[in-house]
Amino acid sequence: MTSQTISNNPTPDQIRRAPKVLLHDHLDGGLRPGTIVELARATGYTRLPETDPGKLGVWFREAADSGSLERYLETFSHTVGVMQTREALVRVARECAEDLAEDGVVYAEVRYAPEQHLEGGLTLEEVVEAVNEGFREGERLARANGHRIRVGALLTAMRHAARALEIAELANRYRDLGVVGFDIAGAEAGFPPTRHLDAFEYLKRENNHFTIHAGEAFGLPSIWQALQWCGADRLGHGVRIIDDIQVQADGSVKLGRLASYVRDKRIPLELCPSSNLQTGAAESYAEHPIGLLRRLHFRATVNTDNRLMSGTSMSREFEHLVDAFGYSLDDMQWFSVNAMKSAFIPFDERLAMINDVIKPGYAELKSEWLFQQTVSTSGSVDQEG
Ligand SMILES: O=c1[nH]cnc2c1ncn2[C@H]1C[C@H](O)[C@@H](CO)O1
Ligand SMILES: [Zn+2]
Repeated sequence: MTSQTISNNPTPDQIRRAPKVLLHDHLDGGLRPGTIVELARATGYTRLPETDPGKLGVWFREAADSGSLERYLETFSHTVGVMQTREALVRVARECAEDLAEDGVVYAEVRYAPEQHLEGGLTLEEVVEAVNEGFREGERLARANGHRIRVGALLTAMRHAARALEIAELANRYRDLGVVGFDIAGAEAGFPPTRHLDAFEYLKRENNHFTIHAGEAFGLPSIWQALQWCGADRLGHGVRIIDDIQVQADGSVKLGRLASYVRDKRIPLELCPSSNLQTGAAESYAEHPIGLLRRLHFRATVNTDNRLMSGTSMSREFEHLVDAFGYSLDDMQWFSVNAMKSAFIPFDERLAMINDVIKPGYAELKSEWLFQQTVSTSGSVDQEG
């Protein structure tokens, strides 16, 4: 007799092969340490804290492990520092697409702030074109290696600066040319999203899409502003929505008005578990609000935020969640479909990704057990009676 005795939890290898969708990943937070060292040498950047790639990778993880978003963000001076030339941007973007594809990501929206890459004399347009070129090269190389991936860019404006409208206009100009939307990032406390209302209103008039980092280092007021004043399509993190959800002693759950709105309107939450542990937004994977948010059927998605600073990947994020919550391939599919539904590309493309790439990918993985030869079929059956 054959039965499904195999554990319901996916193995690390299955997690890696499962089609994954990534909505929240920073280009300047995902460089390979070896690339940083080489680019520093090539561009004359002398401020790296370590020049051995292994040690540099550890340095980023430890420095980002600070418990504060502000100190976490300080580590970006070194990655941004080596991303000031066209060649560097093309390379970093190409490697980003290749690394994500290698990890089983089939669709990614990768963000960066063009205004941070002008120190070498590039224009905003040259920055965007270099990154787009890198993504296209990375997609081609990935395909040559047997991986299919599509990467769209999100242009980020820094919330402490005053260039949001200009960057929103840039995002609009490069729409359908590799840029799929807009974002604001940077320190949250003291820099509410309403500072950049003009940019959001402009994008809405243009029927364009945007997400806002909100509810990461600052709580409900930031989420409320992002949604009700700025009109964000998605929330970058949004993890602090948990502050508006009460779990009673008997296990029943009560949602406040804002949490209800977020769930009822299917507002996508770009959750980034490892990053939250480092900035102090969550205590442990097991205590991360994603467990409850998934149970309550919020539009929750799983993301990396900064692969370098967190020493992570999409697969690793899922490995942590499988360990913490016992997630199955069905849960992984649920998160992946949620993310694909929430992407900023056209509806027909999202649907085709879900029906023709994601679901068949999970179906194949889920049916593997049927073909595993765990029982010997070569012996004879005892005949009785
Ligand atoms: O998790 C984050 N919260 C707020 N800002 C962030 C986070 N991760 C990266 N950033 C900032 C630093 C980068 O230089 C910038 C653009 O990617 O976005
Ligand atoms: Zn982020």
